[in-house]
Amino acid sequence: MPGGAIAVASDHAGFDLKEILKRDLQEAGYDVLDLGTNSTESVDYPDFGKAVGEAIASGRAERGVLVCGSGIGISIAANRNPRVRAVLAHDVTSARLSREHNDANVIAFGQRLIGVEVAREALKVFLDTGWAGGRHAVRVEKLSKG
Ligand SMILES: O=C(CO)[C@H](O)[C@H](O)[C@H](O)COP(=O)(O)O
Repeated sequence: MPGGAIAVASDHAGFDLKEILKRDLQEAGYDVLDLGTNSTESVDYPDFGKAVGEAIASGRAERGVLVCGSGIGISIAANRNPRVRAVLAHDVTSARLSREHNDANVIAFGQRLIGVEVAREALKVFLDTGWAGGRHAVRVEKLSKG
């Protein structure tokens, strides 16, 4: 369980799921940094992926949660920050492996593609799973080098 803040953000197409996940995080006792959006009014997903990336890179947040319609655009946006390792997860196993093997620090979901209960469980597993290190360490280091 991360001790630092969790940054959450979405575009309009991910707003409803972002709000559900945010509430789960708050109820679980996490310090949640909501970087928007704040309604279903149309906005541009790159702005929100970038905001979470900057929160991770600056240390304001230890982990990030992103939601857009498919999860694709917003995860691409976050991954443009070299300090971010964002995973687009459609299932619990991907969420777990992204932590164990990739030390992912951001998880993204597609509200239009994933069931709410799968997303809730995947987020829980993402936050509760540690990095395995070992043979994965050199690979994650290579990711950081670009
Ligand atoms: O899924 C997305 C990007 O990968 C976004 O959430 C948008 O939903 C997608 O680009 C579609 O845009 P729309 O204006 O909601 O139709």
